[in-house]
Parts: sequence; C-alpha cells; structure tokens
Amino acid sequence: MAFFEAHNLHKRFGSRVVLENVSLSIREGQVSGIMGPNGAGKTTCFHVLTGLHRPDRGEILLEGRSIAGLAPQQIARLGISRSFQIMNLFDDSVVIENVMLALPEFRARRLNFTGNVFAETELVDAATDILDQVGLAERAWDKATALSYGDRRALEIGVALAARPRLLFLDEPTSGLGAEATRNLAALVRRLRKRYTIVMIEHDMRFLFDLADRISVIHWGQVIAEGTPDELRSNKWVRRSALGETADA
Ligand SMILES: Nc1ncnc2c1ncn2[C@@H]1O[C@H](COP(=O)(O)OP(=O)(O)OP(=O)(O)O)[C@@H](O)[C@H]1O
Repeated sequence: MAFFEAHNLHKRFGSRVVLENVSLSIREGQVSGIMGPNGAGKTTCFHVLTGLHRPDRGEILLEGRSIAGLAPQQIARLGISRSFQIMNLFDDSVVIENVMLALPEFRARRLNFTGNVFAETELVDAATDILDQVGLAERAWDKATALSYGDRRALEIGVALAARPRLLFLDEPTSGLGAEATRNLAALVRRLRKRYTIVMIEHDMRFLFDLADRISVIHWGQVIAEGTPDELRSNKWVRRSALGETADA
C-alpha cells in the first residue's frame, strides 16, 4: 500500500477542466516532485490533495484511508501540511511567534497574543525545536521582517512543520530565491527528508532533479510522465519540452 495516493482526480472550474484523471503515488520517506508548464494544473492539484478544493471525482488515500473531501484542518490533523506560493507570515511578530501561533497546542490552549505567550515555556521549546530544524533557532527573537527572503522561506516551512506533519507539501519553494538562497534551501530539504515525506512543485529543474526520488510531469491537467530523475531525463516528452535539457545543465 502506498503511503499517499491519488486516483483519477478530476477538477473543473466552470467549463474549464483543470485536472483530468490525475493519479499519483507517494512513497513514505521520499521526496516526490511535480513539474510542468505554467497553468498545467500543479497548484490546483496541491489544493485538491490538501483539501483546499474538493475534487469533482477521484479518490485520495492516506495510508489507505480516504481523505478526499475532508476540510483542510482535518487533513492537517491527519499529518499533512503545506506551504503556499505566497508567503504567509506575520511580519510584525518575531520569528518564534510565527511558529508558536501555528502549533496545535497553542490553538488547543486557546491562547492569544494579548497574554504573555512567551511564559509558556513548553510552547517556546517546541517552536525552538522547529526553528532548529529549519536553521533559524538563532534568529528566533528577530522580527520576521528582518529575515532575508531565503530565511523567510525557511520560516514558512517551519510554520508548516509546526503542525508536525508526516507529509509536507511545498509549492514552488525556490520561487523568488537567488542562487545562494536556493542552495541553502536544497540543504534544508536534504535535512528535512530524513524526517518527513516531501512533495514539491518546482520550476527549477536542477533543484528538482537533484533532490527528488521520483517526479511526475503534469501537462494539460494530466500526468504525462512519471519516474526517477534519470528515467525522466531520457523521456522523450521531457527532452522535447526542454525541461530535461535544463535538468541536464
Ligand atoms: N479557482 C479557479 N477558478 C478558475 N480557474 C482556475 C482556478 N484556479 C486555477 N484555475 C485555472 O486552472 C489552470 C491551472 O492553474 P494552476 O495554478 O493549477 O496551474 P499551475 O500548473 O500551478 O501553474 P503555475 O506553474 O503558473 O503556478 C489555469 O488556467 C488557471 O487559470
């Protein structure tokens, strides 16, 4: 049984069919990539897999349990977390607050930031542990706005990790990052893959082909190729679309 599977997902907006028969299989402990041209349906696929959109048809299974149609919060509670293309941070807060706010135990205690949340040492410790995982423990008490763009991306991943997922979806994690920040992010993904199963949409082919165990190519709302980076490098369609040439570069 695959860890996470999607079978024959369909999604349309009005008369526009955006996903047509998409099937994916994610293995535990692996980094899986989703690539494809702009507008291919990749983000919509993420939205469907993480509950933001309900599929019109199809099945989504986490360890054999159907999760299609569950609300995003329910899916998150089952251990699936995600980052978004647009950063979603509280800029006026310090770095650690961003993570604390996303901790399930913060919500469970119905705390709010009008009280002294930093007196809650368990929460501070839990958030510090997550910041450590994403390499930001030393920036914990800086304002989120003081972080570089690359560090903000790492913090965003930290916020996603606050839900203590087993499966982490990253939507175009390198977008907007320069070469050095992209290298730092690759190092972060290499560390995280030891603890989490990761699925990422990515346009940066070198980044994706370096890190992913398996890659699915989505085009016209369909999975048109699937395999290891090596298998895909020799895939006719990938080569023809020039995506493979970038990956070889
Ligand atoms: N809520 C929506 N309502 C109507 N159309 C939508 C909606 N969301 C996405 N679409 C359309 O679905 C198509 C696929 O969009 P999607 O964002 O999933 O593609 P993508 O592969 O992630 O593209 P990109 O790489 O540019 O982010 C696009 O034509 C988009 O305009």
